Amino acid sequence: MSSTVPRPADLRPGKALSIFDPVFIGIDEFGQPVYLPLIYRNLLIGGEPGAGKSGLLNGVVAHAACSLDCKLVLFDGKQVELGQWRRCAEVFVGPKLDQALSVLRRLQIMMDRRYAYLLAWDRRKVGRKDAFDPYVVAIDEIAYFSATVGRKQDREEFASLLRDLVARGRAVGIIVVAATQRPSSDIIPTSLRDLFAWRYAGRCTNDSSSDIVLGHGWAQKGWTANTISPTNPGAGLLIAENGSPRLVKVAFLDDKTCARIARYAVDLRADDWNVPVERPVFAS
Ligand SMILES: Nc1ncnc2c1ncn2[C@@H]1O[C@H](COP(=O)(O)OP(=O)(O)OP(=O)(O)O)[C@@H](O)[C@H]1O
Repeated sequence: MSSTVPRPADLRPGKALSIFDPVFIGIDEFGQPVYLPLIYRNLLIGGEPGAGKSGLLNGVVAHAACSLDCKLVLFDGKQVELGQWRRCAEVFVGPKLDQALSVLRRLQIMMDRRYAYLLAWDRRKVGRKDAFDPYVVAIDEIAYFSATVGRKQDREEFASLLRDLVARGRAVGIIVVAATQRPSSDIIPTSLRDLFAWRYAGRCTNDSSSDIVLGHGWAQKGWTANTISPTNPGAGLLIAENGSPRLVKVAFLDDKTCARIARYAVDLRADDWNVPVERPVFAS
């Protein structure tokens, strides 16, 4: 049932977050909070099924959903991993490669126009006070769109549009957060991996999968997500470009908590309190 009744002030949600602020993702091995500055950066999340990738993805999307200075675009072939956030998103792409391609093409056009704007004003990147908002583009299971469904040429187009967005989107406020349970070189070629400033490897089945996410040679130096216990989901190695891996335990948002945060974010984003939202009617 929906409500068109203006909310009493004390029932209105509190403050929003900002995508320009670092995102809390969990704790390190000393128990210290770990924050990721995501603006002007991208995040790659890899690991075997059940490693806890969705936990990290949901945490980042939750922050973005509660950030009124940012828009959300969600790709989820399974639909249920990011589905709870669909009401906060500009676009929610389910298991449809043609829709995924059309959304990526539109993002590419927007990116080009933003660059034209920056050039016209002799600027290098967008800032907090720009009229156009940053976008968080979250993809759960890159491989679904780039290697599993549809025609080969469409999958290739998906991979090439994604690469372009990851390569050029940063300065114009397009942040790509992409997860895969298939950290192999066909899904994450080195040329794509190296464009992600942040990379997180949850438990991997072998050293080479871990290296595909973190970067070549880390397993040999003793940093491999293969050593993470299968009974410790949410633990993984996080690396920033030019940095060293760091063990992190990701904060876990269960389904109920995600649903509550998503409802809160929908309320935050409803700029007109008379706009119907899917909430129970308040007693007047
Ligand atoms: N940070 C965490 N702390 C505690 N438990 C966790 C954490 N992350 C995940 N889990 C547990 O592990 C389960 C699997 O996690 P999750 O669905 O995030 O894995 P995944 O890597 O996304 O799997 P898939 O690739 O199959 O989607 C969760 O349902 C939860 O029970």
